[in-house]
Amino acid sequence: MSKSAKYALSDKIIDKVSELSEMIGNLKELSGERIVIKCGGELMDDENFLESLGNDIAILRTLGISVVVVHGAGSQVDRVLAKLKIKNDFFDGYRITDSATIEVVEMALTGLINKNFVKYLLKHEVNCIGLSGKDNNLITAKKIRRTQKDEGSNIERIIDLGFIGDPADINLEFFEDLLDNADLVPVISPIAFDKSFNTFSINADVLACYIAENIKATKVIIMSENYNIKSKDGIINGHIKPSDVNRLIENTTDYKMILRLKASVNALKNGVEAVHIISSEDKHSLLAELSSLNDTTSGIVICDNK
Ligand SMILES: Nc1ncnc2c1ncn2[C@@H]1O[C@H](COP(=O)(O)OP(=O)(O)O)[C@@H](O)[C@H]1O
Ligand SMILES: CC(=O)N[C@@H](CCC(=O)OP(=O)(O)O)C(=O)O
Repeated sequence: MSKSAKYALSDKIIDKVSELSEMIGNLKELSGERIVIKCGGELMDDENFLESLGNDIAILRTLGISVVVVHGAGSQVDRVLAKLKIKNDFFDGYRITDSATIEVVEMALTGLINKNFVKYLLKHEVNCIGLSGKDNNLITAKKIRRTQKDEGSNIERIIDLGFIGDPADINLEFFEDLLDNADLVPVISPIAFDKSFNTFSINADVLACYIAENIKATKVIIMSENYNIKSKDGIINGHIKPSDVNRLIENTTDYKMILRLKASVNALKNGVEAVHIISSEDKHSLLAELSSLNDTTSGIVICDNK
């Protein structure tokens, strides 16, 4: 029987449907798994990005993939501090955060950015909850201690970063409840109390990796405009083995990338299968990355088995 021109599907449609079917098949390999998505602060002002991400997360949820989001707010904090004429410096990729600065950081992260992110998930009918590490002791922070040796001297100086912490504890029971019983997408602002109820800010990449290790996530996806390693040997991207990361760290001066890489290697050591540091520029970049089964990447994939 020949194809009737009136009713047969065009080759273009058939090709599209075949591709869609293959992509859904690939994504379904993650069904029942958990992934942690970290979005940098710079993306939090970009409505097109948030719409596209909301849509992509909704699709992942319909395929039975559990999602946790951790977001930053670096550029929003920069803006508010500039408006308030509060000066601040960076050290080793961290913002030196005094008591006036931590108030701005918490307001931007937990007040503004967190709830705006929730809006874009709700618009795409994703059941979600916006929290900071403070809520129900989701995360407990511990002050970071840094020292520095001056050139030609063996004396170590203590560098006080202020209210900057590392994650030290997690309320895993509550996390499991949110994911498995309430079936929600937790959207987490990287602010937490320490044991004495002082407020601390945690680097969002570090927190995303810490959460992933603890909830036994398969992947961490770090979405950023900074998704290449600018090293002495040029610009590096593609697949990288964890054993090659130390050399790359030595060859770059981008402190935020160094923090990102160190946190990623740690996550892999603790059971996460792959960390993807990907471009946020193209529409649906999250789905594109996840549906290609680690074969192609818009940025960097750190994993052992490639
Ligand atoms: N020297 C520095 N060290 C660490 N962070 C910095 C430094 N200079 C600027 N920043 C912060 O880093 C942000 C950009 O970091 P980047 O890795 O590109 O993005 P993101 O973490 O948002 O994905 C800026 O908005 C600023 O808040
Ligand atoms: C501790 C620390 O670095 N806090 C960041 C905010 C959280 C974060 O990591 O935001 P980005 O991902 O947007 O950089 C800051 O003060 O800028």
